[in-house]
Amino acid sequence: MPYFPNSDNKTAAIQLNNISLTRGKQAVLKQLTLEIPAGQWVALAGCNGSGKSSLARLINGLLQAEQGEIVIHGKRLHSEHFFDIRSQIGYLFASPDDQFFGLTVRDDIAFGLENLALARELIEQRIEHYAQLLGLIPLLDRHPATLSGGQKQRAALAAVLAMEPSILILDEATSMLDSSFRDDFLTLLTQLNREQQLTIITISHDIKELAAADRLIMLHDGTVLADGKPDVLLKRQHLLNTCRLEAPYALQLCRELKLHGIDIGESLDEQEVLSKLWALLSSKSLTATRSSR
Ligand SMILES: Nc1ncnc2c1ncn2[C@@H]1O[C@H](COP(=O)(O)OP(=O)(O)OP(=O)(O)O)[C@@H](O)[C@H]1O
Repeated sequence: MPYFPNSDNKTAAIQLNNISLTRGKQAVLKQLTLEIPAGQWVALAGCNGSGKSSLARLINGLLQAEQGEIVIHGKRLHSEHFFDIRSQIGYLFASPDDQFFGLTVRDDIAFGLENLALARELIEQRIEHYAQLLGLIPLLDRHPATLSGGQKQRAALAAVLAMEPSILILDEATSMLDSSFRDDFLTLLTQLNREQQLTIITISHDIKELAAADRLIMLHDGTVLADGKPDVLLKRQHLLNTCRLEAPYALQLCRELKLHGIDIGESLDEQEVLSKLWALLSSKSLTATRSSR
């Protein structure tokens, strides 16, 4: 069975055509037009209230725009296909507490699969596979309420991934994970994206998470402020300022070194910065570089 039976790489996974959304009395999204190809990993950034979660909820059908059209894998979301389309979109919130239905982690992963009417044997295989992938085997028979915040988030993610969606939306979903699990989690997302062509949207204020995506869309006041490669946009200080993001550590280091007369260019990659510094030190040109200024 193909991993994502309803996706292909020729049709865009998500198209937003001229979307406007008002919440309360506020215009939250303003005539937004975007296309996300199947298999792309998009990070959404923006300061608080810029419209990121509203956009994610629109794509997942939890909200409906008053203007414009959303098309998922070539089909209009708000159509007779609504429930079929929604079943292909996995959505994980920042707070996992609202996402549990079962009395154990195992029941919880099984819940969505039973709704898909999958054979018992396949359900058991998926529980085993995704519990293994997310380090949940020892926790499978625990009540979700007894888990720590990070464990709950991993359990919620396992339940979402077990449904094998073609689009995965993570709305600040890694905020409760400790740094080691966050790194593992980014590695897992990279693997799912590269190997299974899973289309991913991650909403985050974390620079490492933003930098890991193929594409970064920065929202401001309900419009697209910037759309491009993370390693290009994350070097632009005015964009970082508008989105209230701290410059990546490697970039801060490069800029600090430049102030002290050591110009190794700009990079977001700590390893690359260290290698360049090491090369400079090894060639003994560091002293020369400094004294010549
Ligand atoms: N239920 C609601 N009723 C009225 N206004 C709302 C509602 N939910 C969100 N808003 C408003 O919509 C705007 C966009 O909110 P949204 O949650 O999409 O922003 P965000 O970029 O995800 O912010 P954050 O980084 O804080 O999560 C905000 O001004 C918010 O106050």
